[in-house]
Amino acid sequence: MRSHGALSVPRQLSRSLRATYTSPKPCTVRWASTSLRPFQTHQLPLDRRWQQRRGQAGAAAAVLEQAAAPDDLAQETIIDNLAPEEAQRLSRVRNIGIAAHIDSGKTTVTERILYYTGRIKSIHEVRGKDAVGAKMDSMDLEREKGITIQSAATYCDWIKKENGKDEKYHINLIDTPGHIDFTIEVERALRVLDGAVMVLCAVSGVQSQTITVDRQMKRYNVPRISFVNKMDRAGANPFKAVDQISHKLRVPAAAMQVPIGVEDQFKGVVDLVDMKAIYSEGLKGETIRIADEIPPDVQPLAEEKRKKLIETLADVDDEIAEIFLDERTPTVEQIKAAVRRATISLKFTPVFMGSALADKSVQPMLDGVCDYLPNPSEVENLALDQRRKEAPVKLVSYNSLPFVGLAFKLEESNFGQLTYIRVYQGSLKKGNYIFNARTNKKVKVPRIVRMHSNEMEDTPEIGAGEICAVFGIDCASGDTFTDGALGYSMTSMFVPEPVISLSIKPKDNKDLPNFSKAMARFQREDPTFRVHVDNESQETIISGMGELHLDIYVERMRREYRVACETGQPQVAWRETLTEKVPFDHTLKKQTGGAGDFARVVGWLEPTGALEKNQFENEVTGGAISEKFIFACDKGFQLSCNKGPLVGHKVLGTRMVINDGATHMTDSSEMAFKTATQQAFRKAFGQGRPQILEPLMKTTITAPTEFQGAIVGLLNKRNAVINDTDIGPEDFTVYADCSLNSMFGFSTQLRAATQGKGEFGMEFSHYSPAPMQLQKELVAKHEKMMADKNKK
Ligand SMILES: Nc1nc2c(ncn2[C@@H]2O[C@H](COP(=O)(O)OP(=O)(O)OP(=O)(O)O)[C@@H](O)[C@H]2O)c(=O)[nH]1
Repeated sequence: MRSHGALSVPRQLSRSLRATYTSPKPCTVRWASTSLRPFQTHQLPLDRRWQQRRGQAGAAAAVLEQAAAPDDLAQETIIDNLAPEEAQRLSRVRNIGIAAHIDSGKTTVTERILYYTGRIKSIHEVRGKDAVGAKMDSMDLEREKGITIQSAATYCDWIKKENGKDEKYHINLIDTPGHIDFTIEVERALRVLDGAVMVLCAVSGVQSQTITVDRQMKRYNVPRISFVNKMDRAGANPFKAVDQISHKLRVPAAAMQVPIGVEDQFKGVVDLVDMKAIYSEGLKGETIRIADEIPPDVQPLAEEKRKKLIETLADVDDEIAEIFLDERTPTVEQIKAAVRRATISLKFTPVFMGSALADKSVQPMLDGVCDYLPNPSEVENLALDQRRKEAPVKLVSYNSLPFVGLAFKLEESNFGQLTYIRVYQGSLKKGNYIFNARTNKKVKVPRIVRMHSNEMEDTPEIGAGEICAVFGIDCASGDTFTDGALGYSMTSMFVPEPVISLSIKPKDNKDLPNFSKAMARFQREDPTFRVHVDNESQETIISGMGELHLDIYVERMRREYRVACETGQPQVAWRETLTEKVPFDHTLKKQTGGAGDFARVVGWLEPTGALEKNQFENEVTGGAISEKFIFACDKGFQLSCNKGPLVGHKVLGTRMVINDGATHMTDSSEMAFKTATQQAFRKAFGQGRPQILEPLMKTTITAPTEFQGAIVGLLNKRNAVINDTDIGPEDFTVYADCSLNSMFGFSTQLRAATQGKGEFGMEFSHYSPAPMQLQKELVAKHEKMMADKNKK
């Protein structure tokens, strides 16, 4: 739950542009207002502990009280009035993520950032000849495959020249994977970061996975700057990328620079705000030379693109709009301020360009991070106050306020569980006690570290607005921690449902203990990786986001736990549901000498209306079934939903209501009610016109325009629903809903149909009824399997 303050109310010049830009949520918060009520006029009910705290830290408590006030005091005013030193500290902090399509160069860019900020002493390439690998790809598997699997956190200090002075910015940075199968890593990073650098390839521009990353950034309202990488490649065209960001992603964008030289002659850039040439020199591009003189052959392009930058800003920013209408030229300061305002309020993305591999023009992008991405106090983060009916409260990144943090990622290390925490308010100190808002448990913080990829550096304290990792805390990913006095909790991140599963077992039974240990660890670390044992086949089934996701875990099991595994064929995670309401009146009665079994359950089974969580409702009046037995009925219902009657997959969108029943004095038991409910469920479900559902995937395919016919043909064969098509001068993009089941082997066929030039990305969208014929086949196959099993 967060949004960005709009610093001014935009008056758009271009209505059409505004209409096409679909920001996920409108900005809801306005910042600094001078007409705010003075502090003392707020009188909130305070609990006793709170009053004590107020006594100890009067000013800070008043701030929090203000922050929690329903009529919301603007944060900027708090900063102005109370703690200039806190405001100063925060203004120099940036929490950013690097996210992009596969292979666009995120890790290579991050390696340069670490080198130029002095965090690492030498540069190592992804799949480089020295076989060392990039710092942020610390896992052997990542280095071998040249892909990022886990997001990695680090921090560095960037010294930026401002008005002739050196200003130090502290940057917490997370490098995320590009492959959709590891999407949870991007989700949780974006949940806790204040801004992002979206990296694009100068040749390919916006690619299928860029569209997914864009969706994720919009989901968490994360402002971004864009970096067009690989300017050294043949066919590099940064302006195509700028155009595609505006049109395909519908985020108004403009180049902040133009290149000096192209492809292998690429030397540097012209900064369109200052109108100065920036050259990267030295062995590794570590020396930045700024020249007032722009090369004459670049001058006309620079002037044209500067005009375009101002025009685009005029469309999204009031102040520039006015200057533009008056036919005046905005000053450098006015342009910079407008870019910052528009970026932070999610109306614009400034586009930088360079080549990480060729060590060119990465530092100006780092300056852009400091200039245009928000500091922690400029992002509104909300928590829900449990003591006040979950009323939203603003968190203020002050060290002096009570602590609130979010555990966003868990990782097993040699020293125990490592919990990554974003501190939103207050500070986290080694040796202090903190409370888990979900479990209400108090835990001591034994050790705090700052992460530098797989290395860690101990620190006694972490301030508000920062990211750290903590040892020895037992919690789940997404848990909120507070100092105990505040009843706050924060919303967690979006966890997509796994869509693919396969059976797995160790080749050798002696490896079972290690196998179980690995499964437990992987599940704890990754909420999109699930494990369960199928009751009938007794097989262990793992589920995840795609074949690569599961393959990587099988491989990690072999490498990290020395367990070689056998796996079954990947299976789609089908779901079952019913479509009609069915009443039931079912009695379980068994008399086999001695105590018998008796339970009668009456009620109905019905669709919930949406394909959402299953629901159990107790409408029994007059005590026909006691509470204890109702609990057993609920359990029976949940068990039935875990394994549907049609093909043994999970049930979705089904409600069971029990409104009557009967109990026997001696023969009724919890077991009898549980079994009676399961039997009633099975019978009623079969009569409620049940259906098998299949996962539909939001699929994006990009390829050169000449292959459009071939790709549409491939999609038609798969009964895909084409939702939209974007045709550019050279390539086109198709947006379609495809059933996951029909997409097995698609990458090979796409490669064959497009001479290897097409690419696609998939993201789970929703469940939808599978074609009738397929449903029949699946049911027949399941029945045969059950019959074979019974024969044995
Ligand atoms: N020509 C050229 N190649 C580059 C540049 N930056 C990165 N590469 C190459 O592109 C490939 C992918 O780079 P990575 O940094 O691993 O990309 P990534 O986006 O982190 O990859 P994933 O995390 O696996 O999605 C590597 O072979 C890099 O050497 C660049 O500026 N120019």
